[in-house]
Amino acid sequence: MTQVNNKPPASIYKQADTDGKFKRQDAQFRNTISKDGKHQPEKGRYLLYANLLCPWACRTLITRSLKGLEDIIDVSILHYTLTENGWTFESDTPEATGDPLFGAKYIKEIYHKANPEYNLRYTVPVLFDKKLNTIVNNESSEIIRIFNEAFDELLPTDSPKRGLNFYPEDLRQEIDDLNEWVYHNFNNGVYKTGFATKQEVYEENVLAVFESLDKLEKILSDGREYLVGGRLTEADIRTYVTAVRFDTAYHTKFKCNIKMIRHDYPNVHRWLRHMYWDIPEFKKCTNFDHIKGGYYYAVSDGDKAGGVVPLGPRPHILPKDAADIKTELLTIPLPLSKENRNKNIQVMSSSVFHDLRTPILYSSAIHIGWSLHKTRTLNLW
Ligand SMILES: N[C@@H](CCC(=O)N[C@@H](CS)C(=O)NCC(=O)O)C(=O)O
Repeated sequence: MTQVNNKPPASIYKQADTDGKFKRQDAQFRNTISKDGKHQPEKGRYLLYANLLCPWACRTLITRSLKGLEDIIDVSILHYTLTENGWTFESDTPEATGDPLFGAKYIKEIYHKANPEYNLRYTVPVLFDKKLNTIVNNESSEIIRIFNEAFDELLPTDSPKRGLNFYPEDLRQEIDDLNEWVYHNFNNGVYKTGFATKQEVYEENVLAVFESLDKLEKILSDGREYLVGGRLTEADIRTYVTAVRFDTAYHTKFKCNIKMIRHDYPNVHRWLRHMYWDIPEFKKCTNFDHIKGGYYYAVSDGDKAGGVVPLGPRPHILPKDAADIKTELLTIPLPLSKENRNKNIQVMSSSVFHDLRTPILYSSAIHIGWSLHKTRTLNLW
């Protein structure tokens, strides 16, 4: 039964309490899907409401895709704009699908289908049961477990995805241990940093974010491809969604700017690119336009003037083989502003800047950058 026991903040954009701290609200719909429960595994019965900016929604999308559930669980993608009424179903980006069930304008309406009294935050992701017209679950860490387990028998017997398990019995303890600090200090840590409204709260949290990155770097420094057990697990999925947003969004928008993954964490960077480039489901569920649009528009206290989207860093993610020192001219379409959507700009991309560790190379790179700056070519390393 959904508990509705406190009022939502006066403004949807107000994230921190008066002590300057951001405290994530506990999700209120916590049911599961099982053969002997009220929500049973059935093809076409469930719809996942998600958006592409949100790391929590993204981990459910990746798991759905990795488990081969695209034909079993439907998806509705919301727009990345957060209005006073919450996430909208506006569809002026190609990926946004609108609401196929009720033609709703806001996710809020979906919450009210499940419980007209609901008055807490209207978050994504939401897993909706079309048969019972209610929300099954709105907590992503539980939705990914549901996807991992509940629908296996509905997959074709010859599907290579049948039986895949991202939370295997023998690795559970190790995965749980890692999830625990990755969640508090990294996944949610960037939010606690970005939403802090007091200096000391910011400092405490930003340091914890970088301690967690240092820890990940150390774990991955033995050259391993996956975080736990030599195979892809939930731990990789949960860590990836924050790592892939780090340089492009959290570094700047959430003031997590002590270091960048691409320049300062070679092993995290290697692992991240392995996920993105080698496992198609990760790339498929990562959309940098929505990530950047979302963090710079949605998370700007509703202040449209604060919603200017920076063009860098470029590229949003480096290629896997960006190991040799090269500086190249890339033509990069400007992705977001309507006026510029059809224009191209030429940018200088020294995509391997992070490898230029010696002072000589460093200074020549700066020199190149500076010269370009003077000749009015945009220099977007
Ligand atoms: N516990 C939830 C958290 C989800 C969450 O906070 N989602 C954010 C987007 S990243 C949201 O919808 N925020 C809207 C709001 O707080 O008003 C989960 O992991 O599923």
